[in-house]
Amino acid sequence: MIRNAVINFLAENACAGKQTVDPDQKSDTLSEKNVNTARSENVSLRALAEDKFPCLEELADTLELIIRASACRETVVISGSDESLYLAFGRCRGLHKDTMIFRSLFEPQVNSFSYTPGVLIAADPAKLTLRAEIYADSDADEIRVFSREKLTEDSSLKYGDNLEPEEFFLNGDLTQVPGYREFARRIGYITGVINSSGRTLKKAVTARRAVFSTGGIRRFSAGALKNFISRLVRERVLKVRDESYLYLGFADACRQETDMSGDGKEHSATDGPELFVSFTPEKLFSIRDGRIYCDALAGSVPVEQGDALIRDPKNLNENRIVADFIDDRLRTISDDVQRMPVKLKRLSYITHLLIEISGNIKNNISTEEIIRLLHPTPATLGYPREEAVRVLDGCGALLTGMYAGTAGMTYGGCSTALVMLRSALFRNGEITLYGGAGIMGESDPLSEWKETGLKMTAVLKRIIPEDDVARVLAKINMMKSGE
Ligand SMILES: C=C(O[C@H]1C=CC=C(C(=O)O)[C@@H]1O)C(=O)O
Repeated sequence: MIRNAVINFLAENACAGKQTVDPDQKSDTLSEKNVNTARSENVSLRALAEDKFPCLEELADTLELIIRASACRETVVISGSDESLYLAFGRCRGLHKDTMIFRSLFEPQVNSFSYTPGVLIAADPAKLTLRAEIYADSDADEIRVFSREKLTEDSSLKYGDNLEPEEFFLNGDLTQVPGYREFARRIGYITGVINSSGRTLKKAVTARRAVFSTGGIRRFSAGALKNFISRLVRERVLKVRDESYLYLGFADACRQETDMSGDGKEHSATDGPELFVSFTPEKLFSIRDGRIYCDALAGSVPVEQGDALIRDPKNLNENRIVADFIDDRLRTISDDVQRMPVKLKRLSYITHLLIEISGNIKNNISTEEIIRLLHPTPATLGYPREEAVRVLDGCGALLTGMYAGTAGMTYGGCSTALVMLRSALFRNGEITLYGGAGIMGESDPLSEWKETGLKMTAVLKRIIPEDDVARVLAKINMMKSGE
């Protein structure tokens, strides 16, 4: 029943409201005029739900079908840790008031770009409501794929040449970038600067990558990546609650303008489609009812040492730097900032320190301005920002790309912006895992290597079957022999 309701709804709405915007418009920013052409409607599926679980199953099936059948160039999925799931199909565009993706990493100057969906679906498994918005823009053709036939035709689900992620981890080669020796040198350089008198640097965040490759001969197919996305979405819907947020950004081969990897190379059609996925525990902020809620998440230990973290001076200090930064910045837009006491955030694979900070928002401040104000925090760049950039750049540790950038959506007066940690990039015949860590004056290279390995392992566990994880774990956590 849900499937039919969704398919009918999409089929009806996908044909509506097209081509009302000048296709020659070159502006990076969608004007109010464009935004006003959007149609939106709500469909309540609650009435259809006799029993919650069969209903979720059907919702999961339907979303899976839609993702697979969609011929859109880009698909984005964002899920809150407890309540919401957003799916967007369309293509990258200028800033839009309802839907945004911002990228920037380790750059004080925030580069942002946004996402204009052909169809935005916000499916709230708890409330079982589904909302679709159709934006009439010059790419509206892409949403025609949501025809009844396409969504019901089984043949649209068949793909050849699937390259499953598991193959990479089991049969592929692993390259660690950098290897342990270079990683340790960078950390020595950073701690040297922090500990030298007369320098203002308190903290800098560095990261490493584990790149799995099958020799680059085969590329991912759009079908394989869509299968993978739909599996994750299905698991997400059925689980309802999760300790992490989920972000999935898929781009088909024809997109040229973005660089999800941060290697400075634009994505080209010959690279094939690409997918960036993040299972992040950190939100930059969420906004509800005119109030902003931020997480100062920093300071980490393995789960078994979790209790001691709350008394550990190095980690408390690391977390305080992030909280003070957010607190200061929020005071410029809020006159009632409230800061909670530090507490433990226990995840299944790691324990962090967390300080929650909230405040009302003065009028007339856009979500983009708030992102520019807060991102990147010292949890993903360092403090002070400019000096962190200089020092990271000075030792070759400055990374750019989607990892540790921010992505989010604003929707119906609420916004959520996530920090793209615990992430993986599927691109050009390779899967790259990212793991980062905040470096303080007392940081030790070996424990930072292990911490970043732990974070990458957590991503791995989300994307391949449990049985395979152990076989590749040893590779990722390899120390000096991993070079
Ligand atoms: C930079 C990352 O984590 C940040 C968030 C939480 C704890 C962190 C830490 O303890 O170093 C990092 O600041 C990452 O996961 O790649």
